[in-house]
Amino acid sequence: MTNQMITARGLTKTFRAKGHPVEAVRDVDLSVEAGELVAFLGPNGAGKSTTLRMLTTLLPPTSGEARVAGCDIRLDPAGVRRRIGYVGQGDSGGHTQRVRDELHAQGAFYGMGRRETRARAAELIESLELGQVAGRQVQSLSGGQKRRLDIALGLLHRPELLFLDEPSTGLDPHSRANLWEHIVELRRTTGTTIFLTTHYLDEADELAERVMVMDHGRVIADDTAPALKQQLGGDRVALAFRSAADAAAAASRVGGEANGAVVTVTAPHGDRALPCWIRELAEAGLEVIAATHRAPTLDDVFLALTGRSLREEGAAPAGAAPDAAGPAAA
Ligand SMILES: Nc1ncnc2c1ncn2[C@@H]1O[C@H](COP(=O)(O)OP(=O)(O)OP(=O)(O)O)[C@@H](O)[C@H]1O
Repeated sequence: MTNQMITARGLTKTFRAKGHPVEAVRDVDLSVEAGELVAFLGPNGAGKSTTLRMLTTLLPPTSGEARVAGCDIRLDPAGVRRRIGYVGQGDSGGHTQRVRDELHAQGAFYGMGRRETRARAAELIESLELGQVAGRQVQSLSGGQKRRLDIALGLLHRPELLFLDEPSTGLDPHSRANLWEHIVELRRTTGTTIFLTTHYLDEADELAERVMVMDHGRVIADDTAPALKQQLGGDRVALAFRSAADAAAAASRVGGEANGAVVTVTAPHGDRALPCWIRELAEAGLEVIAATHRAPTLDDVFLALTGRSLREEGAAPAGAAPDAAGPAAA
């Protein structure tokens, strides 16, 4: 039997804003097994934080039910809170408290003994590489150091399950990569289940074992990143021609879609198909002047599901796929 860390059925949250209902989360079912690292992905306003806030008992659902770390969120919210760690979007900046003292205060908050708290704080300071700043005021830390402190605070009472709401937002690429190294290492060494939200497709793709995509309050995809990408039917190939007329003629031959003088095609082994297409098209008098090939991304998955690009934060129409930027010179 699998050990479920989170199960939710029909989870729904409707807010009222200026007298109108806002359906932030609609009938969400989800399950996370113990030890999994799951990324919750979606554009601004998709309902990710609201879902997290319901699962962490910060917000009561309008309807639906969930069990988190073995406790019912409605019947035993205190039990849920004891067993989980939660790091929200707000940062820990502005505190004059020193890093080590902040961790000690958190231990007292959880009712941990002094000796246990000190030992645990020292352990986390070391594993999250906060040793050099442990005596500094929180307000003097860099963005990456603050996020690592937030995570240490969330882990102090050794929760079985850690929720992180956009842990890497606002960090520079180096700090993001560093933070992720710590998250992955923590998971590896402690087996803590991690459920996090992110806007970054590359993070979810590379590092999460499972990706849940949310849009307009619903979970619209839930699988491993490779499986989600495989469902798209293959690689993206773009071919550029001298004219739109050539592109239109070529599109019908290769089964692609013309957009101006560029044709985009989806094919299982696009890299192998590309030289054949170039040859065939040349024989038909259609010269390919540039070509690109790339593997599908999670953004392609989102685009296929919603007609919008997540990279553009929902702003780009379906036609403006990354391919349409035009291929590089062959
Ligand atoms: N307290 C509230 N009152 C009214 N509407 C709210 C409230 N909290 C959230 N919403 C709305 O619910 C929807 C979902 O918001 P939520 O913060 O869960 O999205 P999100 O996916 O976490 O977005 P982001 O990535 O920007 O954090 C949005 O339309 C938001 O404006």
